[in-house]
Amino acid sequence: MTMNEQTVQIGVRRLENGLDAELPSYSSAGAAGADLRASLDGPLELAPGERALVPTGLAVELPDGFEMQIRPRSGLAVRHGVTVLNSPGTVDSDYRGEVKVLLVNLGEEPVAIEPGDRIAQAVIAPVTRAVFTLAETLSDTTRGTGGFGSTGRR
Ligand SMILES: O=c1ccn([C@H]2C[C@H](O)[C@@H](COP(=O)(O)OP(=O)(O)OP(=O)(O)O)O2)c(=O)[nH]1
Ligand SMILES: [Mg+2]
Repeated sequence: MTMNEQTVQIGVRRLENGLDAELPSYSSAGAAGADLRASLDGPLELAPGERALVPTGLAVELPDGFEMQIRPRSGLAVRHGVTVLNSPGTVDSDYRGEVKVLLVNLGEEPVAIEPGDRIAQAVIAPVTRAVFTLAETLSDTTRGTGGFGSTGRR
């Protein structure tokens, strides 16, 4: 472990539909995301354009001040056009339900998700919460109200 590496401990519960489910796991020494696996009884076929909320069989207890982001795996995306529809999915620290992955098949062929397939990756990130306060005016800037490609125009 290097000096800057931080870890947090996250309790994971196996649910009834995930009694053999593997815990999320990092596939390399420096991986940012821990792979999440499909907890399924059999293959799940995703037709082109179809989406499915795929169970992981797991529930987690995130520490206060952290979230779990559910992100796509690039391999699935480049090979099959399968991605996470609501990417990055947000798992709140007070959520105790099953972690699920909303996959969508944006490819042109049906794709079969097999039990135990690594379908997404979970990145644990610190959360900054805001105190939103009503303001009459906002400070001036060079950008001002320009956005949505404004800096690319001449
Ligand atoms: O990809 C996801 C996204 C969400 N969730 C779970 C955990 C999260 O804490 C909860 C709510 O998610 P979100 O806030 O994105 O959904 P919402 O539509 O705002 O529902 P809610 O009203 O329950 O917050 O659903 C997942 O398991 N996977
Ligand atoms: Mg919400």
